[in-house]
Amino acid sequence: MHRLHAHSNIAKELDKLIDSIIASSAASGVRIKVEATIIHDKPPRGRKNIPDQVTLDTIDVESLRSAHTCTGCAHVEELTPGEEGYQLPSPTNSDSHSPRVADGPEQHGQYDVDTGRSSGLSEVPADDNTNVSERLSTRRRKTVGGLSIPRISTFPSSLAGEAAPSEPTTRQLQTGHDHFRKRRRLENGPKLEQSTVDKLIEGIWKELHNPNSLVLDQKFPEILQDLRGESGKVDLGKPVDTSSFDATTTKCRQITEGARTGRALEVIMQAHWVDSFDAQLATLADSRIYLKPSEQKRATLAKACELFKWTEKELRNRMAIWKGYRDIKNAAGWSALIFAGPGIYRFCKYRLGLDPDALVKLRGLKQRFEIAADTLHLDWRKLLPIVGESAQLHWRGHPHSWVVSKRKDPLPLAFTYRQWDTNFSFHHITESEVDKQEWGDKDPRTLSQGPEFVCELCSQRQSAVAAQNECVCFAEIFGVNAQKNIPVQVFQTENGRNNGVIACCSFARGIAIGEYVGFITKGLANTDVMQSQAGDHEPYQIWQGRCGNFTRFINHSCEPNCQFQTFSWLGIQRMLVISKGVPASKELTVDYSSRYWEQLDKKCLCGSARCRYAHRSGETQHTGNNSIN
Ligand SMILES: C[S@@+](CC[C@H](N)C(=O)[O-])C[C@H]1O[C@@H](n2cnc3c(N)ncnc32)[C@H](O)[C@@H]1O
Repeated sequence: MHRLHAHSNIAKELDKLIDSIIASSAASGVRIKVEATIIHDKPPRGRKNIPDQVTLDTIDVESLRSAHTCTGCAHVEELTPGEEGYQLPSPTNSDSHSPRVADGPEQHGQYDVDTGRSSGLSEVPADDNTNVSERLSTRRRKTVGGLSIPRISTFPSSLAGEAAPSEPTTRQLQTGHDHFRKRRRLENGPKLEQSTVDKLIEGIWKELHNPNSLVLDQKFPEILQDLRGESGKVDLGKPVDTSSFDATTTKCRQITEGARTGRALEVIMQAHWVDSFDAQLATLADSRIYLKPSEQKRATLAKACELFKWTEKELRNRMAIWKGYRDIKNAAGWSALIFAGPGIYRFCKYRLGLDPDALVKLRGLKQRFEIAADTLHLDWRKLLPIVGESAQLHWRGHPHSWVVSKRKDPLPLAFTYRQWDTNFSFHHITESEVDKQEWGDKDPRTLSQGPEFVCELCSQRQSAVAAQNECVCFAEIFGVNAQKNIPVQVFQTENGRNNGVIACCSFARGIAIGEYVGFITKGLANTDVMQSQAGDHEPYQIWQGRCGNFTRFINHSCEPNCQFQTFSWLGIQRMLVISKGVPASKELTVDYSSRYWEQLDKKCLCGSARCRYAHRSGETQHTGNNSIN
């Protein structure tokens, strides 16, 4: 589909150019040379036969003057490779082979969970009322020497009748580029600079969502045993064998993981020591009342210097940093310290932005950090007994079984639906499940049976085996380097939309945030489903009422910061949520499409100044009817 759109866009631009030349009466003797330049993001591999620049054709505008008015000669058959006029496949967008969304300004219609306000309102909304088939049906023109546009034969029949939906209704979320207006890139637009505390917070979220950030089964004792040798003493004459690359890599990993956990222990211990120092001063104040506070402090410092074997200056310098750790711990909890990573040292050394506002911000994140830590790192609290805290987990289950909010304690997910469905349950899955009753053993998303799979975007080979996979499109969610834990949380909105999804970290434009997974079925009505179709196969629905992932909770905005897009991975069509540029702490939103809203008698509460459905008289409350009962 991407190729077809690229072709049709080029043809449209070319047509416009030809029209304007003819209209200006300048056609005489004017010819248009059509060239393509291949731009490589990376040094090209295995494309020796493809030149960097190709002249596609030369169009004699004069000869088009008469053809222009002749509608009867508008159709030619699709050309095959080798035939005259056949063109090289187009890349998916003008400057890259990577699967990026349409260019344009960033940060539209974003709901800030901290302020509870929507922001960023400068673009006209996508014209979803335009009949999709009209927009896609770029007819192939018989132009003398012009570009040939492949006929769009795989146009989904479910979309073709979009203008007149049949009963019973299904609120269908729509996918693909076609529903989103192409946007211009903001070359010199304002850039959002994160404050230092925001950088610290983003670092904590990243480490919390990194499955390897805390490894307690360290191999330190064995490594030390290696160094000690058999005699139990350091054996200087017998170096450890480092000749094997694999063994060295494993040892390096073990030491790196161990050191990371050691650093986490170091930071919590140092924060705890500051508390202990203050407690000691308080004890002295009670027991040695004859000493002035400054003398009590000096005595305590002297005692500490003796035990640490440091000078007072060294100790005071370190204490200044450790106090920062303690303040962060008091505001955001132990998990913030354990998952802060190395940035926390610099942050506290220079006291970068740890002002009252920053502390308020950190305080608001304490429970959210702990939910992520408890549900993603079952071992993390095992570090806490060293500072006198319990190792018991507090928040159990899936990270998205908890709904966070600004003003209240986190709530169990089911609790937030109790007013509509007292038996609400949700099964968190990572892969879609096919409804066997409807589809038998067939997966309606299948585009290719394999065994070889070629990416539709980059034309490189896709494979589940890392060494054989050449496709890096959306590598953040497909393939061996896929991110396991996506840094998002389900949160309670404050304006009647019930739950939504908040980005803990920023998501760059074009990044896949997640796959829209659910129950692959068909024939559902009067409920929310994602309607799609693989090639010209039978359409299918993805239903997330009782099972799915966080994408189930993404709300609609008329100026969304994400969009749906299909992508084929290993021959199966997937539905992705792609970022249009989402800053940390903003709500993720998509445009559900006009068709969806036409089926729903309800006000849109997206808060955008360009909202298409804000002025309806329909119900404003969340109905919770996005499930089958
Ligand atoms: C896929 S769910 C999204 C998650 C939902 N808010 C929840 O708590 O389950 C879609 C439903 O959310 C609500 N919703 C989403 N976006 C909305 C918006 N912009 N205005 C009003 N309601 C919205 C509607 O009730 C809609 O049927």
